[in-house]
Amino acid sequence: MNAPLPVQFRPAAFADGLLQFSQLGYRQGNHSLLQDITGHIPAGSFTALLGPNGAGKSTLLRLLAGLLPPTQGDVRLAGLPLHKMDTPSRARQLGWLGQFPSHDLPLTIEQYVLLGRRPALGSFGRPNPDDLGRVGTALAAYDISHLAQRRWDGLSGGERQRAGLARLQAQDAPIWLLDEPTNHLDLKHQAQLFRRLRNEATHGRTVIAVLHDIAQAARWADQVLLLGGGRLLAQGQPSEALCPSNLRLAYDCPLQLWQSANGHWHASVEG
Ligand SMILES: Nc1ncnc2c1ncn2[C@@H]1O[C@H](COP(=O)(O)OP(=O)(O)OP(=O)(O)O)[C@@H](O)[C@H]1O
Repeated sequence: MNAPLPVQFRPAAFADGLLQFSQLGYRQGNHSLLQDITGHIPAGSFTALLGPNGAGKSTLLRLLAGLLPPTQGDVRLAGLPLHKMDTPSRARQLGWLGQFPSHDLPLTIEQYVLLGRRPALGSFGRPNPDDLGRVGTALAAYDISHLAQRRWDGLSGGERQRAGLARLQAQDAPIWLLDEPTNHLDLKHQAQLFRRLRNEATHGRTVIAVLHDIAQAARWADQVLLLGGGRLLAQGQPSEALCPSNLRLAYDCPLQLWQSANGHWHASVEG
């Protein structure tokens, strides 16, 4: 499903940065989680946020989604400060898939995926056939149509993750922010997801995902932001930003990233 994007978010109009952030920082009490993060996310691109555990990837993603207010600098969406947008406007532009899906929702999967239509419907709107059609398409896209009437709390981890992805798809926001979206997915569904994220970006969606798999990031993403210790160590095309020296700096281990004859990327830790 690739509905036309709002005119103002078409890739050509924001190739230099649909989301722009400058001198971004976030502190929690005396603890600085992120410092001096300056960069941009082009419209219609697939961006991977990479780095070791605790580097600040989820914190940065939450700042870019407007879920956390920066304590330094700002995030601009199409030139406007994100923190000045009200929640309903933000929800129409930014689709969010967090790392920890809720465990105890008293909903069927169909009802849960229909929550994705809430930003478009408003508080009192009732779903119309188009909304229900989008839900059906999203359930089918993630192979969970057969689970539509099952309760959320009776699903496996991978089934829940696919339901979360289906909700994001049904929401159909022009920007997707996903925190470790391959969590709990088997290899087939991981491969399907990467193809889908690539395809969405190719058709104009702006996709930002926190990933741990640097080989998959190198294969599918247009650009990476490599974080370490709360700082941005590199931003750019994967083949350049993920050079051996940057990888060693970020991960503090002898990490190898290479491309085989078929063009696929591979990663391993030596020794
Ligand atoms: N509410 C908080 N209060 C204090 N420290 C926090 C808080 N939330 C996160 N942190 C710390 O901030 C740092 C960055 O956390 P964050 O979740 O952004 O890292 P991450 O790169 O996404 O890590 P992971 O790969 O392990 O998910 C970590 O050291 C974490 O312990």
